[in-house]
Amino acid sequence: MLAERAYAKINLTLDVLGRRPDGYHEVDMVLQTIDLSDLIWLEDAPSGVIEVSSNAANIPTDARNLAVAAARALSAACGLARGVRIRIDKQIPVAAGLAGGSADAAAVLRGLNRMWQLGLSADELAAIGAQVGSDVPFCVLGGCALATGRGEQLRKVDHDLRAWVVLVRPPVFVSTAEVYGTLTPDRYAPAPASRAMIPALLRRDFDAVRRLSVNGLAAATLARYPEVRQMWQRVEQAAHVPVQMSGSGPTLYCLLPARSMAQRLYNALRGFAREVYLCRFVS
Ligand SMILES: C[C@](O)(CO)[C@H](O)COP(=O)(O)OP(=O)(O)OC[C@H]1O[C@@H](n2ccc(N)nc2=O)[C@H](O)[C@@H]1O
Ligand SMILES: Nc1ncnc2c1ncn2[C@@H]1O[C@H](COP(=O)(O)OP(=O)(O)OP(=O)(O)O)[C@@H](O)[C@H]1O
Repeated sequence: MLAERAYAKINLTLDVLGRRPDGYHEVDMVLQTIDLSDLIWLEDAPSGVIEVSSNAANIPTDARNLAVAAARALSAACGLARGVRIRIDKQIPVAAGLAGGSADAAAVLRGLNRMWQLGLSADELAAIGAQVGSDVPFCVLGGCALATGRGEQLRKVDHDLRAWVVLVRPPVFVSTAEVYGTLTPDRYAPAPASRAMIPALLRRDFDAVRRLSVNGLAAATLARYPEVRQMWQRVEQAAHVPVQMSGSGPTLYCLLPARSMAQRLYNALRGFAREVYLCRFVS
């Protein structure tokens, strides 16, 4: 039996540059790991079958589960046909823009690489992860990175800015495919915000990082889900600091420079939102 942590991410930036012939969108985004995580347990299954179970009732327990898809992709890439029992202790909210499923998939890749003694490098695992989902390669590497292409091309951003993150998850489930599907060319960014965001991270300029955070999917999500728009306004009024959305949403976040400030905001938001989380950057 082996355990592996699966960390969530937030998008510090997300710029959509255009639509590709393969139906995906060309993106430019700065992704940051945060210390909100699922715990993945892996155990050999003599049956030879890949099985998954979870404390969360709202995720699939068949081949549609990204953890199963990852185990299958890894087996196929290595020409193996081994079984594994995967248990997902879920803490990351589902369909929330925090890459929960992708994080689980990445943890399965890292964990099975150890358990099956495959000796694959992180880059090799990330390439297999790209077959499972666009966010999986980043989740394999973790930390902070610039992600381009459809999100699978990564360049590490080695910063040591410490920041606290207060997350609020409005009570709706958002489909990533649907949000990308409603994007119109007027939402495409002429120049990616990562160009200014990365230097700001490297010089540990907290105020600039917070000011520069953007999300090119936010307008599409807000237009489609009025609950998210409403929550955004309420959080803005309570926080007195900029609010941003992660991924395709609906999770909103505020960045704070100190734990005491983050704790105060967390307490305030708990007054009107059911799902609030207090976390920090993980490097
Ligand atoms: C919104 C983000 O989470 C931001 O980090 C990612 O861009 C989405 O990553 P993901 O959920 O791993 O996405 P995938 O599972 O690869 O794709 C789901 C669907 O989103 C759309 N999609 C995704 C990524 C991308 N660069 N362009 C897209 O248009 C496609 O319709 C795709 O069918
Ligand atoms: N292991 C998993 N954990 C969570 N959701 C999963 C998992 N496997 C499959 N799914 C399905 O994937 C969909 C997206 O869930 P997920 O939590 O990964 O969304 P997300 O955080 O918005 O992802 P992303 O930020 O990568 O777009 C849900 O409909 C869910 O049923």
